[in-house]
Amino acid sequence: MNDISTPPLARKKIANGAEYIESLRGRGLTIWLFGEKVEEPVDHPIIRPSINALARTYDLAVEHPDLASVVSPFTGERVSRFLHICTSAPDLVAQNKMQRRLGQLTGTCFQRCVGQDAFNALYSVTFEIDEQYATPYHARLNAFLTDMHRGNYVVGGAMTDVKGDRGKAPHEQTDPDLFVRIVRRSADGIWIRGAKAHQTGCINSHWMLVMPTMRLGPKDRDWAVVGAVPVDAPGITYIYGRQSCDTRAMEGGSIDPGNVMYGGQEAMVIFDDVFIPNELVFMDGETDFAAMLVQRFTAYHRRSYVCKSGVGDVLIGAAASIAEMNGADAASHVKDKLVEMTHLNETIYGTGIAASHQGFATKSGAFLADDMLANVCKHHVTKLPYDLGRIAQDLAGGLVATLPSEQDFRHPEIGELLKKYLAGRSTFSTEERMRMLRLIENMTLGRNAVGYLTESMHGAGSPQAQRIEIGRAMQLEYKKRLAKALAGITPELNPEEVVEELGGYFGRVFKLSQG
Ligand SMILES: Cc1cc2nc3c(=O)[nH]c(=O)nc-3n(C[C@H](O)[C@H](O)[C@H](O)COP(=O)(O)OP(=O)(O)OC[C@H]3O[C@@H](n4cnc5c(N)ncnc54)[C@H](O)[C@@H]3O)c2cc1C
Repeated sequence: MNDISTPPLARKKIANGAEYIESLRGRGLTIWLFGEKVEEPVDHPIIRPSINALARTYDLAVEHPDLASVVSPFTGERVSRFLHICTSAPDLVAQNKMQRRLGQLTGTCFQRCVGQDAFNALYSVTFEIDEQYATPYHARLNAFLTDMHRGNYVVGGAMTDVKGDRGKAPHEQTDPDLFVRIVRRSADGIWIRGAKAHQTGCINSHWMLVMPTMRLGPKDRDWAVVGAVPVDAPGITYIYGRQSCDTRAMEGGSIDPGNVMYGGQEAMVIFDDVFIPNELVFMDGETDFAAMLVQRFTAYHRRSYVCKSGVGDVLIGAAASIAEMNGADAASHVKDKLVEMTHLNETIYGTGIAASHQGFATKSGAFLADDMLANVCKHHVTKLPYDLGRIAQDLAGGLVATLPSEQDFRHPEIGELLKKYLAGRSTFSTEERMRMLRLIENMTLGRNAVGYLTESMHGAGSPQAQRIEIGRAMQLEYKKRLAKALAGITPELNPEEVVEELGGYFGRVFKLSQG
């Protein structure tokens, strides 16, 4: 396949954060924010922190190549680990370690996991579609991946449709565009129409992988579409998502934003008859594989939420620091609350990393994370960051939500009054105390609460989606037999029967060798 990237995306491989930021310039995307078109997102004060967060993924790869990059099996050169297809459990684990580190370094969502997890899921699903239908998807995906590795590009994952009436399938909706669908086919390719909601880092990506959002039936054939689209493809409109306190980035100060350097990004993406050439189509009408794709994607993605334990490390540090600045750090309840925060945070990490350790090979050779443990990880994430945030706010005191503005703090008349009356422990300046309070506000009420709390709730599926998967995989009959044997209701378990039962989750639990 030819180099499929479109100008002005870098033809040369992106080597670091600065080159990545330059690669985003001058693309002429149609982006709306506050009812106006954004000329250059790279220079927009609200958008730039999200670009900085993503750029950090490139710089980490330079600083720690073993952690955040791999040698590409396609090009033989080092590329971002976010572009890597995992072929072992240690590969899956390494992704989690990189994600935790980036959470620590940015305190927010660095926006590359959806694409990473989409690639990995598609790798095995396209292999199995081809096996059943003799389609050419897997080879096309490999060619596309090779091209992404050549440029070391960012690829976003666009799965969530706007969905209209949640009780209806795509073909039953009053407006068929409420799920992205194929509206036209030709010998050369397809045209898609519809909208994807909440798209993380889409404007900061070079490419997007468009995928179905749920199980589909035979009548949903036109909605069973997977394809790769350059973010600057004609016909795409982005409508930027507002975040709580986002306009603080336009005030010019460095205290009130809380985290002046880094932020997340979500936008609605509207596809108005966007063309995808055949070589970039990886599913067209195979409705019976939509559920497999969603399930495999979520098995990767739900343990990617280990990133929140990295963000949690920052929040724990902020809670400990504000307690110190308030002069309360020696109290036993404060120490206990920090232990509680750590316990909650490591619970997220523990389940996520376990899902990766217990990964297994698919027919394609790609390793898939353990779906039970991935769902347990994500289900914890729908709750525990809220608890961490609650404790951080407890230790911060009410000022986390009532602090006067940076302008007042800098004001010649009242600034000194604020310095005097907002002083805490004398070893810290009032400004240091304000900064720490603003960081906690940022993570629990402000811009980065989007990534730390709401994304934790809904990203990769709302809580019920995990409960459904946990319910499917919990092997209740086997557990009942264990109980009945010990209660003396039935005889000891027949070892043969146990072996038979030990497929699925318990098969992986008791498997001693990898693979
Ligand atoms: C910050 C953030 C970042 C995200 N990033 C991405 C991204 O990069 N790419 C991407 O593809 N998606 C992304 N998502 C989307 C995410 O996957 C969805 O938010 C999630 O799947 C829930 O969908 P929804 O928001 O439409 O909520 P809804 O589906 O409307 O859910 C709302 C509630 O209704 C319930 N519900 C929904 N449908 C039914 C039903 N049929 N029957 C009964 N109850 C139902 C749910 O359980 C939930 O409690 C992101 C979301 C957020 C918040």
